Amino acid sequence: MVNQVEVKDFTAAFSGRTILDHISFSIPQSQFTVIVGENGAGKTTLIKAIIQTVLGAKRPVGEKAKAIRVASKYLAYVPQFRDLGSDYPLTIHAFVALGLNRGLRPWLNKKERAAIDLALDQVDLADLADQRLAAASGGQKQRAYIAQALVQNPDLLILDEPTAALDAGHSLALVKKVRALQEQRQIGVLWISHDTSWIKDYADRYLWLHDGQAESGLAQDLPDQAIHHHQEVTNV
Ligand SMILES: Nc1ncnc2c1ncn2[C@@H]1O[C@H](COP(=O)(O)OP(=O)(O)OP(=O)(O)O)[C@@H](O)[C@H]1O
Repeated sequence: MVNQVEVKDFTAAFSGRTILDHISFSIPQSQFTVIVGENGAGKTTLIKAIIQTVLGAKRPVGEKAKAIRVASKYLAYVPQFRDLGSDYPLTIHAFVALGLNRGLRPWLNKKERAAIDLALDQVDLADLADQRLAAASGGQKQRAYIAQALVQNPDLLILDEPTAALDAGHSLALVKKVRALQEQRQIGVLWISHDTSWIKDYADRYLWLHDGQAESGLAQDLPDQAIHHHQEVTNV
């Protein structure tokens, strides 16, 4: 099987401080992979480097990047934070449509409508499509962000802590939702998470960043140290 992501000997350092130190790992096609590691371990730095590889963008000087290869025609990214004011005017449907690349053309064609309907359906928002996004709950907003990322049929979906603002019940519901659509669409998912409680049950693989190193493997083999660390943090 061709790997979807291959990282060989990748280093990221900022102001002389090495964050990722010659790391190597690979992720096979169509896997649900969770990236774990304590604050500052380099999770966001790594996904930024992966995104930049796909976009062909220039990297910050701190990153040495020949080392990254990504087999992806279309990558979608759901960032951790969004600043949506309570007066944000768009409906959920219109917000999801923004994910389409249709230039200045104001109308939606049949294919685009179908893509929006499928995405809304897969995140359980079909019934709320005409509601304003600003009036949606935290969990509904997250699902709208994911639907917006899905409309262009990505083969790789990257999510940066999508459950950070959700309670335990809604977090698990979102995990299950994304797991289901990942299986339906047969796409790769890279999910940054501080909560490790669900990984063995719902993910295929883990990638653990610690002390500048990367360890990866099957989700069921997630090392205890990676789990314990996060439980300590949650209990504080
Ligand atoms: N552009 C940059 N310039 C300087 N330092 C940076 C830059 N980007 C990241 N860093 C530093 O690199 C380290 C890793 O940051 P990164 O955001 O990748 O960690 P993380 O694992 O995503 O953390 P968190 O869980 O807190 O989001 C941090 O110490 C951060 O301050």
